[in-house]
Amino acid sequence: MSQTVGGYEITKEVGKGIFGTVYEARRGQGELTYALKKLRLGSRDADEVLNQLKALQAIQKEARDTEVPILRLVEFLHQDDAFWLVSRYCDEGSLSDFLLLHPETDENQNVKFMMQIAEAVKYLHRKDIVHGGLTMNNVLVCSQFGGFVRGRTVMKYTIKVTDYGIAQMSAEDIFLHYYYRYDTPTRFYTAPEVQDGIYTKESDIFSMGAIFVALTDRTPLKIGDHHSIVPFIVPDIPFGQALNTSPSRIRLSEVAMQDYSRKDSLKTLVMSMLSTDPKDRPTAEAVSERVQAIGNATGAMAGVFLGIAIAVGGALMGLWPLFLVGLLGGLMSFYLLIQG
Ligand SMILES: Nc1ncnc2c1ncn2[C@@H]1O[C@H](COP(=O)(O)OP(=O)(O)OP(=O)(O)O)[C@@H](O)[C@H]1O
Repeated sequence: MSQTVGGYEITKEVGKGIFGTVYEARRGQGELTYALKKLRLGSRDADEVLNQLKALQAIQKEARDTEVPILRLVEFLHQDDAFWLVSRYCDEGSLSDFLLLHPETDENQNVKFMMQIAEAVKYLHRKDIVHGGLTMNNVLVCSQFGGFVRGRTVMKYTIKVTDYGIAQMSAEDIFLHYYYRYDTPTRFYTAPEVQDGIYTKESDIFSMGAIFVALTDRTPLKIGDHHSIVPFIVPDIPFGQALNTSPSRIRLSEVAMQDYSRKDSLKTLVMSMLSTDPKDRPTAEAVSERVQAIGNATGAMAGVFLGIAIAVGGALMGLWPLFLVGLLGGLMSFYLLIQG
């Protein structure tokens, strides 16, 4: 017999995290699919959680008008002594699942994902919300129809950062064990200072840097029954833990993002996000600005190559208007590139 919670019919269990269990659900005759997360709060006081959820909802209402890529609550339900968080169902699952299924994702797409993640963290920090558990698992991917190319359907992928502020809602016994558990990839994203019980906005920046490394390096690791993409140095030693024990011996720039030159602007940014001392890390606002600039430059570079290809094609075929379009497009992209 299927279970119904507040009018939502649960269709299947999607997975379990430390803070609760996620179910897929439907409501009425509608086509929409929802995700229902039943929170595991431990000994935490229900009234306190209720207040925190209301505060989160108020902030989300504001975010609705600004297209910030965070997953919003449709509503939350308090039933049978449990809190259920209702949100949109993201059909592609977590970013880690997505990358395992779509290994062909290109550098352009990587930078787009980075821009969206940085935008979400910038928004949360501006609202004084520390995420508290940023990993590839808390970044979900939603797909939507993106048009047709050569008769084939093309999907457009967008990111939704989820589970912000949830870690702080749980009881301390759950919270303290969260960051260094061996049965989830979380510890690979945990900042070094968290080992000393400190978690701040700067710790979120470290975790975001670790996500960026995982995105570029794509190292898969089997944890329990699941494969996950992790930012990885040598087998089984997470960045944060390694930096906490022997910061001077770890040269992250030599082991992470090896395909990027030492001076590459993306690599320089990510390495600063992974600084051992939280004070040396950039703010979310600065990360967002710099990733945006890198994205613009990547786009402009692609424009230069496309312009050259069109101009050469036009010249070879004697189609001079096409040559001119390619030449002008290429020059314009080049101008944007040197300006950026
Ligand atoms: N809105 C959603 N749409 C689709 N899948 C979701 C949604 N929210 C969570 N999931 C999936 O449900 C599973 C459990 O998620 P949950 O957030 O509870 O744990 P986690 O993030 O994997 O681990 P932890 O909470 O311990 O960090 C994950 O596989 C996640 O990708």
